[in-house]
Amino acid sequence: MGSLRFHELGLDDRLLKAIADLGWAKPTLIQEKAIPLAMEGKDLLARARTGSGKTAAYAIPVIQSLLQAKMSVSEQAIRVLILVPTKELGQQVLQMIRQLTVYCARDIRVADISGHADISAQRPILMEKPDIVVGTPSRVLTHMTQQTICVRDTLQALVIDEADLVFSFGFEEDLKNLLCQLPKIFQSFLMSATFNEDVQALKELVLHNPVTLKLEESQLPDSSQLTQYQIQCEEEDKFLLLYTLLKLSLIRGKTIIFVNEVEKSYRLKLFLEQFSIPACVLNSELPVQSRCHIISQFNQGFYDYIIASDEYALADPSAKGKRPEGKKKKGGRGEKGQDKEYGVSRGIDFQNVSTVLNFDFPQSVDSYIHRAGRTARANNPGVALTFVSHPELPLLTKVEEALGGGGTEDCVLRPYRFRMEEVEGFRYRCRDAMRSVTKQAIKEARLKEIKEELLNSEKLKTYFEDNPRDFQLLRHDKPLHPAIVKPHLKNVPDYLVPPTLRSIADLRTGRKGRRIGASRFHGTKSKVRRGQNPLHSFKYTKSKKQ
Ligand SMILES: Nc1ncnc2c1ncn2[C@@H]1O[C@H](COP(=O)(O)OP(=O)(O)OP(=O)(O)O)[C@@H](O)[C@H]1O
Repeated sequence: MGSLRFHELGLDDRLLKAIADLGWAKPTLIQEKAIPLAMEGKDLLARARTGSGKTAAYAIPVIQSLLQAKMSVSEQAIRVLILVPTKELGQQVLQMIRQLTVYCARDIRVADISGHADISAQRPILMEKPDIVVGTPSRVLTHMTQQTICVRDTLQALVIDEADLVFSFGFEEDLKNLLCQLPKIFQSFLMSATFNEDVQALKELVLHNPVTLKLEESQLPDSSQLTQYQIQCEEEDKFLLLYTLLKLSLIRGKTIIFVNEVEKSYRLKLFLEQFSIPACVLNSELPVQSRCHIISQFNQGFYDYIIASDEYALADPSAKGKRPEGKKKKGGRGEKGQDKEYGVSRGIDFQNVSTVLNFDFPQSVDSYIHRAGRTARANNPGVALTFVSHPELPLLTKVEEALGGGGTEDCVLRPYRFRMEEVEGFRYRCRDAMRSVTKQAIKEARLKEIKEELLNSEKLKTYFEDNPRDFQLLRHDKPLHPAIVKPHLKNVPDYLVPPTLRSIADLRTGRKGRRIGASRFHGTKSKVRRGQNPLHSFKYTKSKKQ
């Protein structure tokens, strides 16, 4: 956190009131540094770690300068463009700006054009000339080509959020073409959690004599806020571990389970649903309305578990070309119907996530950082727990080196050990459950889910706007293969619970009944405080296996 207070930054009262409503006591460090410089009209290149409040660091000065401009010009025009790499992020930026402009909504209008499939449906929105337009570069460019966006005489500011990503994946050409449509003078902001060649290239393309804010802080929050663990195990053991951690409540609160492939997300969902553990999948095949609805419901506390796949390993330079760009079909969909403008490990503000669990090891250091950054956001605590199979060990070494650890004494990702042999009793039921998750079952579940979500997303577009009560009832974590759900596996028999875990597990049994009733199905927020997290209080014991 910074040392200044918001009211010391010379902001409009309406903005200050909105910030107070958000409950923000002070600017974060990046906000404290960026807002005054931006208000002086400087171009900014800002790097600050994930979850440090970069969105408001540009949104607040942008809104402030619009409010000032509006005092002297009354003509409505698009004055700010915010470019984002994914549709999810577009929605989120829109929401943040709406929250910040809640007391000046009549003066400042904002529209997000990244999420809607239908370009023609956006024309009327753009005809209104919202002051701020949020969109992906390709969508903004399409509108520029069709002259539904023309900012040559009006643009005051250009923001590129998650700048490295905007430049790296197929947006480069779009961006260059887009820049040709802009006036000579405007203020620019490049925001990124990571600095790489792409950000450098973008800096040269967009910024004029910028101030570079590269906060001298680690890329992730320190260990007092974010605790990082790893468990080394065989691939098959990952399922057993996941079962144990969830069923015995060694993990509590909202959890994002990351995998590397869409197929795996369904494998895990089907595995868990046999034990009556409901979870939502989140992947690039789902329609954007469903994706945004899942994230929003998760943030409201409807679900405890999301299984997310970040199959494009977005921030990995070596993954360039893996995205199905160039092969895209109408509507920006890739070869297998995957959305090129999808992203969950980058920029999305999943709120109050207590644990990020890397079931598959992320494919790059940046990817690790961005996944881990979905927890311990703002000032909240969090845990990142990573399963590491033998072939994934070299990646672990890379992450350790990049995050400044080294050697076993001093590792950043502390080993989370327990006696694997103690949970052997669960192996049989896990194997049994894994056997039911055949390739065919996964294929069917995947198809079923997409069909259902396409229907949902049609409804999400119109029906639910008129029927908000039904909107709340729409859930995305229903079993996909009820035939394989095994009711007798719902409970864990006492004799199978390892003695060393019994006290924690007992705790879980008592609380969980209440929690299922209260939290999961009635949508209350489940937030776990540090002291209550068994991952922290759990004592290491020497594992024979490791
Ligand atoms: N001054 C503040 N005080 C408290 N919370 C804040 C403050 N500013 C922002 N936040 C909250 O911090 C969270 C993270 O903010 P934001 O999404 O802007 O982070 P970010 O730096 O853009 O992260 P990422 O790099 O992952 O996109 C949000 O929930 C936001 O509401």
